[in-house]
Amino acid sequence: MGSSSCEGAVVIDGKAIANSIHQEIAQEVSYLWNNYGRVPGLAVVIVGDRKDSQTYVRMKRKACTEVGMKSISVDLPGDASEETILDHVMELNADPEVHGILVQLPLPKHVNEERILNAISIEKDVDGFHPLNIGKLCMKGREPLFVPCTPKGCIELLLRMEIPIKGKRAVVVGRSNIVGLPVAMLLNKYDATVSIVHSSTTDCKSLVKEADIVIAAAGQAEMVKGDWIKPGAAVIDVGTNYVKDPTKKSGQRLVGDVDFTEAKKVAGWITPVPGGVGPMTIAMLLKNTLEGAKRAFSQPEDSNA
Ligand SMILES: Nc1nc2c(c(=O)[nH]1)N[C@@H](CN(C=O)c1ccc(C(=O)N[C@@H](CCC(=O)O)C(=O)O)cc1)CN2
Repeated sequence: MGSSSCEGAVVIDGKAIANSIHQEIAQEVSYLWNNYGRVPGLAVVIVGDRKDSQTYVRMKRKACTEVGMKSISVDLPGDASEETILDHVMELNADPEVHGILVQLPLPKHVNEERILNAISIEKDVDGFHPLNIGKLCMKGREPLFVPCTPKGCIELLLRMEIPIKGKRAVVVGRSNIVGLPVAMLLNKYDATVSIVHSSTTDCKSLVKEADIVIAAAGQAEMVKGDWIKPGAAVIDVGTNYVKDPTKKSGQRLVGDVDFTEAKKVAGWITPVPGGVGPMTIAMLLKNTLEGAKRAFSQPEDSNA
């Protein structure tokens, strides 16, 4: 389970791996209900009606109820003020039935994203974007309460596929706050030797070609070509780019940041898009919420304990 290979690389089935994680989580939720009479609660806040964000939020809420967690929805209009969003975050911070708070990104342009993310209680920061959680991710010997979901999903795929990380050369393509930077920090915690390449890097190709592990998170459709890949490398594709495709009913098709057809011939392992890292993002969100709830349930001062 979790992979297939006809020719070339082993294709990592992120959807199957995510499904088995959902089952593991559902069992733990049921244990919590039977022993504590409580279930983890996840609040997902969305501001505006971006189609992609609506889709991701729907998927998160559905997954949350499917594993037996409580889903709390806050849907705000696109012109909601920063103060209104902050008021909702404060209310969720104080709610003992909420163990995880996620504000879907990106937020509308008039909202100061940093101010909103900083307001989320670090104990409920299931996205792991609070500066204290990110700061600890960057420090030796410090453990954040939560690790961002997509980076955590990338590592979980490597671990479950038994792909070695320690002592390996890893190259992260892209340096976003959501994926590139935290995944680089996480790989470093797992003792890989990590480089980050970005828009100002002069020769991305030759750096990527040295990597045993490639994490492609540049946000550019099929940017990483087959001849960039070292034979046998593990290629984890985080990209979600919609490209025009007149053969599809919708007129578009989802592709990653890696040229899958080419790279599959060279790599040792590769994730597809869709069906690779995307489903793991949601599985890790559930995992973070479960961890947050377990921490809360084990605290004597927790008002519902
Ligand atoms: N607050 C956050 N906002 C955003 C995050 C995040 O981690 N926290 N990440 C991204 C988008 N994202 C989750 O929100 C996300 C992206 C993709 C998928 C996914 O399962 N994709 C499927 C394909 C779905 C489709 O057909 O469109 C796949 O790859 O198989 C899940 C979550 C931005 N915002």
